[in-house]
Amino acid sequence: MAVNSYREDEFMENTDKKKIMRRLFSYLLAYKGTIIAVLVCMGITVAISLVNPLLIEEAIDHYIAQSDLHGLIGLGIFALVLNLIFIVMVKLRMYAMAVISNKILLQIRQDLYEHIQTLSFSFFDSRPTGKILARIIGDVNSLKDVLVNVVTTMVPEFVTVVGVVVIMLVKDWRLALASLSTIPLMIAGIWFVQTASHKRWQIFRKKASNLNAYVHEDIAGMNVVQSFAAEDETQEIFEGLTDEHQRSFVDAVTYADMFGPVIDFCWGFGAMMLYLVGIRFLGFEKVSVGLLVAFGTYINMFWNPIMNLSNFYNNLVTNLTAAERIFDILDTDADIVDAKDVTELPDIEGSVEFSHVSFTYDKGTPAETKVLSDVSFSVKPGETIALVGPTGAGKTTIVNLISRFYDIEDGKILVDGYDLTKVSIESLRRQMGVMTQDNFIFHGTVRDNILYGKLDATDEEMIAAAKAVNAHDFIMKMEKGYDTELKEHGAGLSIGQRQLIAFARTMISMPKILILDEATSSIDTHTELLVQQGIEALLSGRTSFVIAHRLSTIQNADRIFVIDKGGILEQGSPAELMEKKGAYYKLYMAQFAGLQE
Ligand SMILES: Nc1ncnc2c1ncn2[C@@H]1O[C@H](COP(=O)(O)OP(=O)(O)OP(=O)(O)O)[C@@H](O)[C@H]1O
Repeated sequence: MAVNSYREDEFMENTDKKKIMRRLFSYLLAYKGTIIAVLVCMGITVAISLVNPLLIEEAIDHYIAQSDLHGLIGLGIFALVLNLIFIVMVKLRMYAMAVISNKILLQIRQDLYEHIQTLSFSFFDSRPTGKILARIIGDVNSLKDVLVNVVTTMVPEFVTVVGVVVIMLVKDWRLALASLSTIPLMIAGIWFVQTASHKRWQIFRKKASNLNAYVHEDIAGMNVVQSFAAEDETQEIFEGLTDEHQRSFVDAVTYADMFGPVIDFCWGFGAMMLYLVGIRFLGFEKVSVGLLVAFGTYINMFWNPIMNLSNFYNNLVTNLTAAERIFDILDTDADIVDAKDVTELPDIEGSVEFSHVSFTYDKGTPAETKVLSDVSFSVKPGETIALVGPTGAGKTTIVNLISRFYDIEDGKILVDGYDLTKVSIESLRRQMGVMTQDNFIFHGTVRDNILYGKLDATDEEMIAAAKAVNAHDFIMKMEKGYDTELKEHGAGLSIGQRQLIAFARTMISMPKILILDEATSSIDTHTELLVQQGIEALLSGRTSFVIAHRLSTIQNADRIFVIDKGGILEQGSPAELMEKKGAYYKLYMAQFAGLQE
């Protein structure tokens, strides 16, 4: 069951913000050299901007006053060169930071993608695709400014603040303390604002994620929406979600915008304290006007960077929630992993054994409601087993367990005598072919789609596989044959054609064990025949489990398992089961004769 739908906010553990920041900024360490170069560029630009007023002063007081045109031109050229250097340094710094931040975003996105690929079915069962996309795309993007600003704002502004404080203390510690007396107030104010706004930004990101999940689901299911004329209902849900999204944004911004006023207040109050202490308590005889004026300038030099730092901090708090959501996924352990002492499953013959297997999707479910309860069976290499039974009986669950997409609660599953938990997942799945009902077609050519089954296959192998499953002829009739571009989900292909391409993809991988969840949709008789022959080609010579919805397709099966009530109700060859006149016979009669005995 989906724990998170677009209707529910994602659950997130409380995180340690400092840890998140350290982890995020540790990505910058890989670019230490470039960052030092960026800081040098910034140092040069700051120095040039400090020199500029001096040059103007020199030009006016010295060269213009003495009508020294040559000197003035020389100074002008010097100023021009300096400012050209300034422009180059700024451009270099921006370019370097853009490159670094993009590389880091790419790295984080790759880490996320790689990790998500290792996660088990239960992870994907528990959250809508749109929410996963929101983290890989939206959340990662919002880290860009934070990464850039930590270098271009935090480091230099912090250095400036420390420098100014040192100068102020050296000049006059009493005036310095008076000027900076509002710092505790500022820290308290910022702590309050950031705590409140961080919580609200978290809510905002969850609402954005819900909206994303809904839009993704709605677009994917647009044909259902339109065929049931449900546009008004979906529009209403969409508007509800955008409304929540917008309200959560306004709420978060309301708090975030309090950063500025807090600093402004402390700035103004600090200046007042300076003049109060300087003029009233120390008196003119102890403090010169020049020192007081200089402190007035220092106060600005102190609070300006503090304002920039607080803007950076505000930006950090806003986007820290994005980093939290990214690390939350990176820290999600895959449920299905190789144990430490696993061995490689050697080339198998294809026998499969279930020994007292019990399984449930929600751990801790009582025995009587388990999806599978104490199931045992044994399948010989090359056998074709058809699984039939009412909907929700557990047919798909059984085949998913053979591929170890979920771990069982009790019992053992053995392939060629090897316990599945004792062999590497990769060596098991490499020897299995799984064909689900949707026959997923990727955007790309027919060739790309078939070679997905074996990336290094030759053209001859590809054509042989396509011929074996009856796909070659229809592919050759397509505009560019194997190089024809297919659209996402195989739009533009018939269901039968999609199946045939998926068959070829499985055929080329030459699996020892084949799982075929037979599509229920009906296809035209000609394609149906091709598909039937394709299935037969696929099944021959390998152990196969076919989830059959149309009983006509499994008359050649070696054995049929009727699955119901958490186990195998009856099993035997099609003829034996018909003779037995049990559950299978009833299903068969219901499907073919519309009769139920
Ligand atoms: N990912 C899942 N999370 C939780 N419960 C699930 C999940 N998949 C299936 N179930 C439940 O497990 C039971 C068995 O489902 P399963 O898909 O194996 O049935 P099935 O026999 O293949 O049905 P159908 O013929 O309709 O495909 C059902 O009650 C179903 O609701």
